[in-house]
Amino acid sequence: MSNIKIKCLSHTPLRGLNDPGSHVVAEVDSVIAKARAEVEHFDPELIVIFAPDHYNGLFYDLMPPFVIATAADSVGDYKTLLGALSVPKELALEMARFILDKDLDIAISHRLQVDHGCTQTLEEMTGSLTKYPVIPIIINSVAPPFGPYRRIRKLGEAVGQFLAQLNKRVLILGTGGLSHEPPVPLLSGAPDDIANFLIAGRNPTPEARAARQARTIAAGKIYGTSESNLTPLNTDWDQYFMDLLVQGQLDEIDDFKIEEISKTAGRSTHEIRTWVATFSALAAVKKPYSARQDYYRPINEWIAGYGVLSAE
Ligand SMILES: O=C(O)CCC(=O)/C=C/C=C(\O)C(=O)O
Ligand SMILES: [Fe+2]
Repeated sequence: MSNIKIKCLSHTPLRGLNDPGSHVVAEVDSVIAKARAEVEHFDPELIVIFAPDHYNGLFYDLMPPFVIATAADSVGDYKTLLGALSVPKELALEMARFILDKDLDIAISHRLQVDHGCTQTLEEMTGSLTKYPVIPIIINSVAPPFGPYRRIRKLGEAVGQFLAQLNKRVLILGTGGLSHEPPVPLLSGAPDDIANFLIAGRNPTPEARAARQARTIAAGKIYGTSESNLTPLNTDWDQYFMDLLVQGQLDEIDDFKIEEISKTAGRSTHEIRTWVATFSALAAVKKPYSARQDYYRPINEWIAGYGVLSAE
């Protein structure tokens, strides 16, 4: 039987680009340092990371609900490291076969580009893209339409069942959320240039990437004020959701209403799908699990309801 520990963390493109006050940065730094020390002590033999993509690796020319990578390269956006992750190819393929055998249609990529939505948390938890073998599983959380939350639970359960039989120390990471709405464009109603980008905008020029980054920084400067037309953070919703996970009430997530969450907590709140998969994987192996909330703070400068949960 494997020994499985999990951590779910928010991420933000604006770390180091539009920081809150230094006491908040120091507080988050210390939460992350503690989490990283726990990871080092656990010394995982394998990491599985459930992550979103923000139109860097996955586009509407072929947008899978879930994809497992047997090889992955970081695009190095928003101050993250550039380069290859250490993905154990055969094990990733075995996991994909196992998931397919559970009647879940997961896509496979033998060369996936991943962005800060995957690598920021990996770097924060391990200091590197390559320190431990890592299997990235990207869950579409940004490009509607989305499948129901109950499918994410099933995906997580299948991954948990696969990991249980490996007899390894496994760390599962979920990254993204909580409530937030950064300026990620929508395909519906988009002008041609934006639509073309969302459909097939891989490998943008440095100028195009810089323009995207500048737009996000500008949005962060006014987020949560009356000048911003983006859905603001919702601390009540964040706490409600984290409590469900910590208390093991995962059944309630099956009924989550996608449109309602977008309206009340922001369109990118659906990155919590990665947390749902992570906790579902653990619950498939250990019930009841033991979970705790390590941190929460709404941080407008980072466009993030910023939370950290751990469980085992
Ligand atoms: O860079 C872009 O084109 C759009 C902005 C973007 O990708 C923002 C990402 C934001 C997050 O990762 C987030 O807030 O979770
Ligand atoms: Fe994100």
